[in-house]
Amino acid sequence: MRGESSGLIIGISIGVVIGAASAVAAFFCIRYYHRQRSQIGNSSSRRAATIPIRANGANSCTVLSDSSMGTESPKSTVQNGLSFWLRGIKKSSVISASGIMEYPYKDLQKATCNFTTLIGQGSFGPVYKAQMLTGETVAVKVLATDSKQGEKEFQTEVMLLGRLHHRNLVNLVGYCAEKHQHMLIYVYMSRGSLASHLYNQKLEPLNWELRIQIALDVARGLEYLHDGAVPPVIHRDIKSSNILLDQSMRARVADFGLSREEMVSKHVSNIQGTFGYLDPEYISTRSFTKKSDVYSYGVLLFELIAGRNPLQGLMEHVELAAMNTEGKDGWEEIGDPRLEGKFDVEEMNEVAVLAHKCVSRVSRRRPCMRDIVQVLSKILKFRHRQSRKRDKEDEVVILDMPRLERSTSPLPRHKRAESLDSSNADSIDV
Ligand SMILES: Nc1ncnc2c1ncn2[C@@H]1O[C@H](COP(=O)(O)OP(=O)(O)OP(=O)(O)O)[C@@H](O)[C@H]1O
Repeated sequence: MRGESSGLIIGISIGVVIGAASAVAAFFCIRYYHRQRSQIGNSSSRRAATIPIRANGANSCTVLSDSSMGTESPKSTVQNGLSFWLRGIKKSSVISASGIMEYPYKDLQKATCNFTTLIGQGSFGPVYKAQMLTGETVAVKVLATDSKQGEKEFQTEVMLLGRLHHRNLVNLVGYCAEKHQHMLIYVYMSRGSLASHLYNQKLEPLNWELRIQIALDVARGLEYLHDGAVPPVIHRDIKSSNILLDQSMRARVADFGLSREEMVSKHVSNIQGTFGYLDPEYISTRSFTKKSDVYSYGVLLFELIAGRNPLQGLMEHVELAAMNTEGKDGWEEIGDPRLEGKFDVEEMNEVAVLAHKCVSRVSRRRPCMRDIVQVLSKILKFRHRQSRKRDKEDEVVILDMPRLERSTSPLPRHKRAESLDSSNADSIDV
């Protein structure tokens, strides 16, 4: 009997121990499972965190030198961009390590109607308009197949480009590397290039204010590349055909950060860039600096002022004018005839003086993009302040109008009497 009861006690004890051990094991199993799940869930955000879309620790879209913001907030630019692309992800599309979407060749083939929707042809190859399944429109740049760039270099380039996001850059949103083809997919800029607006007589001429706004947009894009991107990016080919305009005529810099083989003349070896925009110091020293971009930007500013192409003697024209103006007043004589004299002479002189500094032969004397942004945003702010003041003055005149119109007002007689009475409140009986 004794033996029986001690056996029972031992049995119960073993049962309790096994039960407790299983409960503890089950608890840890459940915890482990939940942890794993949450880690899987977080992996996409961790991947997002590794996407180097940052600039000096700040959001990459941070406006660097002044606080004037457009309607598009920097944060929303990235987030909207990302969510827009995530919405468009087909099962077959892949987000690469850089956070840039990799598209299958056949999707792009379909979106470009078998590569028949040509927008233009650049030195890198043809550019097509593509209608994605999401309904969004993008531009697909097919890089020339004879490019010496290998697969690894292309991936590196995509990764580098994927880091650069700014509202004044034509941002890269995807790529394709299939069938020995390399393609880059960009935000579509519906109003085309600045060059077309300056030189295509079929398009309406750009007014003066729009030209300053475009100059500022471009300056901000370049300022980001020079001072915001880590590591900094030198564009190397700033020109009016590389400035693209969106639906609301805001400008963005295109073609940045692409590795370039020889792009200019067959006669000058190893020179990259476009004649007419090339920094003379770069030609003599063969070393390209941020200030070489500033030189090209100065030429672009003169293009906006004069509406003349650098390949059609723009800088000769500028040099002649510089002799007369002694670098100060009188620049209006080179003003674009398509402006029909509708510009503020003082503003044009300010912009031209700035442009003249940018094209200084000695790179040290050229301003940096940050200073340029500040000068232009000051001009634009002053302009807006003036036009608000004018609007207010106009409002006052309009408010005064009823008094002038009283005798001719179509109001019924008794109403007019009422309003006249109320103006003389002392005489009203309460
Ligand atoms: N994102 C885009 N949206 C709309 N049009 C574009 C876009 N990217 C390029 N284009 C158009 O495609 C054409 C070719 O552009 P691309 O940048 O390849 O060459 P380019 O700048 O004209 O010349 P280059 O390559 O010699 O600098 C241009 O007319 C340009 O306006």
